[in-house]
Amino acid sequence: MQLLASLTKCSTLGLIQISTELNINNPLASLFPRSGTARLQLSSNQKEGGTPYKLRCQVTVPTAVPQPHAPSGGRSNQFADRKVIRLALPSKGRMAEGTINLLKECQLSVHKPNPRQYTADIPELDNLEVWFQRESDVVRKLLSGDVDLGIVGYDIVAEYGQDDGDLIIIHDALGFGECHLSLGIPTYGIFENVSSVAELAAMPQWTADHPLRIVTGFTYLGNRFLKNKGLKHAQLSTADGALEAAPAMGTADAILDLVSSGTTLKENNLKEIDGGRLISSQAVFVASKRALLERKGVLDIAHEMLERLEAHLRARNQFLVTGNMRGDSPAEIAERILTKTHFPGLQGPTISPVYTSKTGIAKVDYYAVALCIRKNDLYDAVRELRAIGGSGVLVSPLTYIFEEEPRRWRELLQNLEL
Ligand SMILES: Nc1ncnc2c1ncn2[C@@H]1O[C@H](COP(=O)(O)OP(=O)(O)OP(=O)(O)O)[C@@H](O)[C@H]1O
Ligand SMILES: O=P(O)(O)OC[C@H]1O[C@H](OP(=O)(O)OP(=O)(O)O)[C@H](O)[C@@H]1O
Ligand SMILES: [Mg+2]
Repeated sequence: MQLLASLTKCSTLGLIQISTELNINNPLASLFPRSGTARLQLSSNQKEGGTPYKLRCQVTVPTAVPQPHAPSGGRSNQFADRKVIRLALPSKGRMAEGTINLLKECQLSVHKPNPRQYTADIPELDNLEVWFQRESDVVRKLLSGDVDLGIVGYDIVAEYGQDDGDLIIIHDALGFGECHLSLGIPTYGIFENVSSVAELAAMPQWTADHPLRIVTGFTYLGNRFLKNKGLKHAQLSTADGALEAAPAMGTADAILDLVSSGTTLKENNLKEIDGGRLISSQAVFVASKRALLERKGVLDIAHEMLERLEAHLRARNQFLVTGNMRGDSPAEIAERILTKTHFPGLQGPTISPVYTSKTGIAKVDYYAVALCIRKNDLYDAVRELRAIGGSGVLVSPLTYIFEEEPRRWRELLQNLEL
């Protein structure tokens, strides 16, 4: 980054708007927030009755730095002074409940003394504060250095993070909040036979004077989409909710919004078209790269949370199935399972002897077999086990499956060049 400043006379002290990646070696860096508004104190001239000065800054901004949604707080001093680690979670909406539930299932219950309080803690994790924030603010505060870790929808990371290299997604599939961001156009009128973005772009109706009007809450992703798809005569407007009403109301021609079941689109006579899907989204675990590298303890907490999340999400769709099976040896039972069923277990079936003693002498006629079975496959697995002599089948839920080091942890270390 380059920061050039010069002083010129003007009538009032002004506010300057800055949005830039500050070079922390630059002595001017501490004067300015990473982005936002900075007030300049040039009071001595005013006291002497002189004309105040305005600082004119010429700032070269790297393209990856977020501008429209840029955070307003500085990060340099506060970042270094803070010792406690901060995790930001959604304060409301459908992601809030899903986040709390998932953490609870991982034995990371969030302890919130009262519902209107925005801070909480997770007793299992030392030196960690939980802060409840609107989702967009979770991302903004990661970027400004006010929080270190967060759980939010990927759509919000993409829109408000705007490809900032400081955001690292540690777990990209937490298994709730699944939806996609898509263009929706009417099923009727001039759009009736339009079934792709290419056809939409080629419609003669859109001109510089009468562009295709699209309403959205995702302007960053929306503008990138328009550019990528060559939708030259199109213009975005914003609204906070109920976007699907806009075409029928006549306030927009199309919408760019989240779709999950597709019911809202359908009920409002709108449709998706080929090439009109921007991103798929679900809840993600995200961190500030700088916090992971520079704040003591953040990487350890991220590691523990990731291990628990990975192990729990892996276990969530599986049952532990055990059954007894008559046989001559563990190898013979293993062969029966491996050749005659579709359920080999994680690495292979676990087989242990069952000792019976009718005559006072321990004897092995049966073996206990333990298998992890996908929930959807349960009944097929029970049938197959019975068919090869299994009996007394017990089914229990699984909380965790800890494998060797999680793949995502290795990827994170690689990403951090550690
Ligand atoms: N229909 C949906 N199904 C599943 N997840 C969704 C759906 N709509 C949104 N999401 C996910 O949930 C997040 C929050 O959406 P939500 O609707 O709760 O908040 P909001 O739209 O910001 O607020 P509100 O709807 O209360 O005005 C989205 O950013 C997205 O990740
Ligand atoms: O495909 P579906 O399952 O129908 O879900 C999609 C709808 O859900 C969200 O709206 P939300 O319920 O949050 O209302 P909002 O528009 O007021 O935010 C989203 O903005 C869509 O309108
Ligand atoms: Mg909503």
